[in-house]
Amino acid sequence: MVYQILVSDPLSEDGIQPLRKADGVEITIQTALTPEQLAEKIHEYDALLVRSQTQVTRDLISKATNLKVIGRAGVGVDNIDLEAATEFGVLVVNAPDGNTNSAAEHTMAMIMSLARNIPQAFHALKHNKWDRKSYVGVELKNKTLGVVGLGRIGAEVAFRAKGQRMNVKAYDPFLTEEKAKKMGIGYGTLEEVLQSADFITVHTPLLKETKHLINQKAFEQMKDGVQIVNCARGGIIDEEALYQAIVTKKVAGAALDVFEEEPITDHKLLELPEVIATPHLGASTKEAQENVAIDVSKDVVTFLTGGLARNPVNLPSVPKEVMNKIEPYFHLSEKLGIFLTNLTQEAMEEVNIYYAGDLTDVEVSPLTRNTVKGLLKRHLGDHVNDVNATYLAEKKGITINEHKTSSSKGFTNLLTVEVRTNLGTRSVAGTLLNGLGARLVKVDDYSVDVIPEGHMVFVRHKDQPGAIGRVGTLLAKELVNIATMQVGRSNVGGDAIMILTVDKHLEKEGLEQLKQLSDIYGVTAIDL
Ligand SMILES: NC(=O)c1ccc[n+]([C@@H]2O[C@H](COP(=O)([O-])OP(=O)(O)OC[C@H]3O[C@@H](n4cnc5c(N)ncnc54)[C@H](O)[C@@H]3O)[C@@H](O)[C@H]2O)c1
Ligand SMILES: O=C(O)CC[C@@H](O)C(=O)O
Repeated sequence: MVYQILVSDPLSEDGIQPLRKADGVEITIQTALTPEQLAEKIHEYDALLVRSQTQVTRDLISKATNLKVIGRAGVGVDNIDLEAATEFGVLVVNAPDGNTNSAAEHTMAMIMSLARNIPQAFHALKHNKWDRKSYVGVELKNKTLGVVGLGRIGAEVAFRAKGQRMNVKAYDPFLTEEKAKKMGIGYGTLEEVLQSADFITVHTPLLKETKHLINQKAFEQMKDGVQIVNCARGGIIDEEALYQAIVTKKVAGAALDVFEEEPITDHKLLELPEVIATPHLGASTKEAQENVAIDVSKDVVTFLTGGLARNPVNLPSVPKEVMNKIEPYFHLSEKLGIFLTNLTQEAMEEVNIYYAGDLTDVEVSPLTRNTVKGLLKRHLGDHVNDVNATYLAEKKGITINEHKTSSSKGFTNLLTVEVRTNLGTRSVAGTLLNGLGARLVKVDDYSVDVIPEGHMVFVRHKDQPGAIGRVGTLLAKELVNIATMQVGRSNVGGDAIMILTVDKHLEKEGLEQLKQLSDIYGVTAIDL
């Protein structure tokens, strides 16, 4: 059998050597196909290799009847419809490490260019203007760099900025004060980082949670004259809000490598003299392109020839016999993870997963990975899967413990997930009721009975007459229909919780208003 591999974006020739050398594969390189041409011939291929240009849509995947694996030579997989790939049984692999260094170096180049107006001054000189007055810059030394997202690239940028004698202050949902101390950097909430920084650089993935993370409200929190850098993904910064912040002189300059829509040449931000930009060049070095192409080529060949991929993005790899026994619990375990991560605002330090009842007789490690996936997805996005979840958690310094226990509290099976942070422990428990499906049966010390599904609102409140009514009235005003409601309390007049399932997602404004009601201690919207 000869596997057919299509390379549809420009990849480093040295990098694709593992493909050229492999037995039983044939490569076609066609980097100028229109989407229509690609859709027409995709059924001929077993593997597709892309960078960020090719849009691997649901429509394309549905036509790819022979496709087994998609290789993304780079980190971000936002040009690939992961859900469709999973649905059609196509493995997606990426190369998460190969371009970290280049992206960090590009970010530093952007910060320095911004500080010293290098692109603007060069442009003037090219147009025969010897202008020294207009391009007085600022030093980086002793300035504060705010790093939003301290993953692979953010951490490398922080390290380099320290070399420039900058003070670095970072925010990342997985960053603890202890870890920041070890790295020799400051630690703060997003608001604290935004308030204290002279330069702000974002390094998060683009997720539902990070879309427009830097918006008008965020700009208002920043120092006057702040400078902004985005070498991560367009859309993390709200471009319209950035434009207004520059025009009103709140922001003194911005360096952008990425845009909400790409490719783009005609953009009002590009007309502002305070904005410098590059056309998504963060990973465009000889070294990075070679690294990512090698990594992804090796993974594609390994997978096509029956091996296990090193960097799978979407598919679980669980032996069939094990899968048959535990499959019914998969839905429950991931939902418990998602529910709990929404209750946990601080960095997780330890996760304990307790299996009781029938669950003590089965191999539960796939369920542990699936629960951890639920816990991490909110902040790490769709590249967390059942294969890499525990590995990613460990890399974030989170200890995962799996326990089998005899204490099933009267249920035939019970799965309890407990997260420890520096503020204490939060936990949820769920069970699979025979014939009735999954149930959430405990949140912290409160017993409940809720189907873990759909949109929810979790409220912590004081057990007082009227508290429930006020919540109901406000949701009605927001046109959010309540489907079910569960109340739990510690003692009469003491602390209590409400779990409401609602017909649509509760938007930020509604959430804020709920928080203002009397006797309400906290409100979280959870989408399962
Ligand atoms: N410009 C380029 O060419 C280029 C090259 C490589 C990577 N990238 C992009 O850079 C970004 C970072 O890549 P990476 O390899 O460092 O990823 P990573 O997964 O290692 O790090 C991302 C970090 O963001 C954090 N995060 C998630 N939500 C957050 C939030 N709301 N606030 C603060 N932090 C949050 C995560 O906890 C994680 O630590 C990605 O968007 C990637 O696609 C761009
Ligand atoms: O392919 C590229 O050059 C962009 C890659 C980069 O954005 C990534 O997410 O890895």
